[in-house]
Amino acid sequence: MEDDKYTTELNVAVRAVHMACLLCQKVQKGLLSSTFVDQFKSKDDSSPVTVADWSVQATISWILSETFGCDNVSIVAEEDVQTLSKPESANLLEVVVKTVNECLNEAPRFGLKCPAQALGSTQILEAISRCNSAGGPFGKHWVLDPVDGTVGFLRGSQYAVALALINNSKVVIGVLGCPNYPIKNDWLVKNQPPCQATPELSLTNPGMWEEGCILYTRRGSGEAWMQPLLHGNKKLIWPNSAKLVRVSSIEDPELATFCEPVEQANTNHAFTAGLAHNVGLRKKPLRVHSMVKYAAIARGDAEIFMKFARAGYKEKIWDHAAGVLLVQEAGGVVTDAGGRALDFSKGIYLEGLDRGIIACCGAKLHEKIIGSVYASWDSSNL
Ligand SMILES: Nc1ncnc2c1ncn2[C@@H]1O[C@H](COP(=O)(O)O)[C@@H](OP(=O)(O)O)[C@H]1O
Ligand SMILES: [Mg+2]
Repeated sequence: MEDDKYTTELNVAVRAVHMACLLCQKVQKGLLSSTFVDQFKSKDDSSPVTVADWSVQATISWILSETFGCDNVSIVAEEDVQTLSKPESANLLEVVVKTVNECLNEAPRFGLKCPAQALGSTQILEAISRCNSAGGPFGKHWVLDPVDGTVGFLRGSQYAVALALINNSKVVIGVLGCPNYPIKNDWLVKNQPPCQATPELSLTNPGMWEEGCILYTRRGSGEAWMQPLLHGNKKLIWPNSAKLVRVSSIEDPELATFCEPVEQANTNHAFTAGLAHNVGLRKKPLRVHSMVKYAAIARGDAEIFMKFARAGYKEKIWDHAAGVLLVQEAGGVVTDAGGRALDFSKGIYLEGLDRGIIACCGAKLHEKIIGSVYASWDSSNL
């Protein structure tokens, strides 16, 4: 039985993601101050990266390496140290070092070990670059997106800290920290922020910083759990008010809500609108940044998530691994647009992905959408 496996890994992963979520909340608050410019850079592909991305990667890398041993741990993660190592990034690096040390000092509160002494910049750069594993079909690989939906993070909207464990090509643990997603049912649907064209720092609802949740699951358990983020200086006492979550039981397309990325650059809104029409979905799409969309399906707040990236874009495993397992274990179905399982065995990319990704609360809605993709595809420009 896979049920009893990975207990230690899951336990450590949830605690580490919890710490990372609080780190992100703190950095997000700091972004409002005048130091903002020092905490945000553009990557070569002009996507943004912030102090939070590097700090979370360093923190989680350090915790996993300390717990399981540097030589035993393979981590596939989004960030590298190229930008951060440049002489002109000295200030940024200083902020990252401070942020990571402040976060790791709190480790005992979360039942984890903190460093014997503060980590220096070399150790922190090492921790970030240790996450350069290429993954692959054999063995265990941790998969980390330190801040998924950086654009949402910069807008004070939704973002996620995503950590998964793959063993011999299968995702076996999924942990999704959603610092701006309160536990309350329906919250996401009722609080959809207005769409903004460019990243900017305008917090949708600063009061919600104190809220947030972490979802986690283990392959084969048939269960997905949700814990609230801790407030103040409380100690994490496992299982920290965890409750089971389950996908929605809605099967009628007219009653179903579908989620998709906010950015038109990341998915084809026109194609999904056509698809939605053909399937009989009547509600407005719920546009949400990051893997919080998977969390919404796993929690039963929405029924469908669809993403159709432009031709040629290769989806990365860290953008999906944790979310896919959560939806599946909570009772849902996730495949590519051809109805095939996503393949996490080929390194950092989801190789062979057929057109797009479709996650549904149940098989009936899923079949309808897959059928409609075939019918709609020829008339689309994708
Ligand atoms: N051109 C593109 N097409 C599809 N996805 C893209 C993309 N460029 C970036 N992405 C991915 O989409 C993620 C954001 O998801 P969403 O659009 O659903 O909020 C980004 O994660 P990061 O923010 O971690 O880089 C990135 O990995
Ligand atoms: Mg991402």
